[in-house]
Amino acid sequence: MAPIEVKKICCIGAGYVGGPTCAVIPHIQVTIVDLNQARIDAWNSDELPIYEPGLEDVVKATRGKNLFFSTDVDKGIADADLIFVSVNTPTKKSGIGAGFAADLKFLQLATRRIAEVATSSKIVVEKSTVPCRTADAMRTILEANSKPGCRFDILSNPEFLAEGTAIADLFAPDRVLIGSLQTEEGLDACRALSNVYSNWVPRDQILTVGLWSSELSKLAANAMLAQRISSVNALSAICEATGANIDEVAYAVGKDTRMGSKFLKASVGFGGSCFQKDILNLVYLSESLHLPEVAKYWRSVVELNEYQKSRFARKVVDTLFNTITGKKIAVLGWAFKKDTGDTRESPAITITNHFLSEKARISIYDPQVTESQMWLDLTDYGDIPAEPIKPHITINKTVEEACAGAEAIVVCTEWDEFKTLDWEKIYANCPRPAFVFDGRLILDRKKLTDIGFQVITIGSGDRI
Ligand SMILES: NC(=O)c1ccc[n+]([C@@H]2O[C@H](COP(=O)([O-])OP(=O)(O)OC[C@H]3O[C@@H](n4cnc5c(N)ncnc54)[C@H](O)[C@@H]3O)[C@@H](O)[C@H]2O)c1
Ligand SMILES: O=c1ccn([C@@H]2O[C@H](COP(=O)(O)OP(=O)(O)O[C@H]3O[C@H](CO)[C@@H](O)[C@H](O)[C@H]3O)[C@@H](O)[C@H]2O)c(=O)[nH]1
Repeated sequence: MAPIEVKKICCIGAGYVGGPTCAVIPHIQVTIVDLNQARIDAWNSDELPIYEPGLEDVVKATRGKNLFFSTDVDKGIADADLIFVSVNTPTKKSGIGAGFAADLKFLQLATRRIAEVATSSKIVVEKSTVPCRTADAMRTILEANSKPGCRFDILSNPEFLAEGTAIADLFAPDRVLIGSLQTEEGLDACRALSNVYSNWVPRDQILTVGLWSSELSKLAANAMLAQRISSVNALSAICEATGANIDEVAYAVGKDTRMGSKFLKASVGFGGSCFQKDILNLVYLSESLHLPEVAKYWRSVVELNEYQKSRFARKVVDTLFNTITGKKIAVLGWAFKKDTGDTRESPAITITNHFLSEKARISIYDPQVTESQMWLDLTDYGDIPAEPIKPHITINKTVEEACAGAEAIVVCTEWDEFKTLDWEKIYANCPRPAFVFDGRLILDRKKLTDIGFQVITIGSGDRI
């Protein structure tokens, strides 16, 4: 049989994954489709819907040439030989598995649409992060609805990009993972997708495995990355109680080549749309498989993360003489990490909610997050009334405004610009004692202490 050549790609879902992932594919025609008109309009404009370093240049270079954005989902599907399904798979909010299981309704709707619209054979690629064996359900939906002469081969091709470094990650990935059935047709489909990636990824970095291993590897990778952060955050609490310094401990531990130095930065806790969701997904999977001890182990990674966020918020209250009621607190950083405008599961939201429950006055600054997004987060997308919160919240355009008159400055996101602020000027405008809480270990503690600040850092005792 002649190898399948992919000439046209469709990607369903123009989000944080679909957009950047497809924008880096050279030569081959790629159409990214989405039901969200505003999102597609933004992708077709000068104001892209997401902030990601390097993304604008890549999109400008390819848009209208081999890269297209459209709301015409059916045409995108009909024209393509290969379809990436890159829709959101959030944690279920109600029903069986609520709070743990992945909500696969968007994935299933997209799959059903492919079956209904396709009049020729397609390779369907799971790009979304999904529970193990989701490809089975997709195959059942596709085969039950397909037209004569149409065959569907399903591949798993999880995405490992991290926000803030997505473009660099996509151009030079540590690995590309492709899972397929080990049948002749499955392996053919796998070769076709490998050939797409081999346009820019070295062959030996394209890993081909079985479908279920591929699906599980994505959950495993995120769980193990998050587990490192929870481990280092657990140690940070011990450091604070003993006078050890978590940066020094992490450095010493990470020097062991069996361990490696990455993902050992203590913090206010991990955020982002993936880690918590994917671990809870793994917890649910473990429970469904009657493996309660395994479920408990992974659940503890999320529980420790919750503990770290509330521990940090409590430390602010304790340090400000046990009350922050009516006091101005500056929250620096709202995004879940630097170099992104994404706020999903951002620790800054949880920490601010703690401050709100203590009736503090909170001033927020973030260089990339819009005011409207902050209000969506503060009201849990309309579930919490805004009126009672409004008198307690100010959103500022500059750090200086946010910090003026603040009794505590709380760094929640590790934006580089916070390292080089005019801290002397900020200090001059703060009441005494002036407290800085460094939740990301990015500030020069000695310099700030010399200026006069009382600096409280995650993972280190009072001594410097
Ligand atoms: N965000 C990340 O950094 C990241 C990294 C790796 C993997 N993932 C995974 O990739 C998937 C997508 O994540 P994301 O962050 O891009 O989500 P997102 O919410 O930013 O984008 C998903 C898009 O899919 C669209 N969509 C939903 N159903 C649709 C349908 N039936 N037809 C057409 N469009 C539809 C939505 O309108 C939305 O624009 C998730 O499973 C996530 O876990 C995310
Ligand atoms: O040492 C560290 C590293 C990260 N973080 C925090 O952990 C969260 C997640 O960071 P990161 O993993 O860099 O960003 P994500 O975009 O969430 O990427 C993760 O989630 C994606 C979605 O599944 C995967 O594709 C990526 O491989 C995986 O790194 C952020 O709040 C970070 O501030 C720490 O606190 N300490």
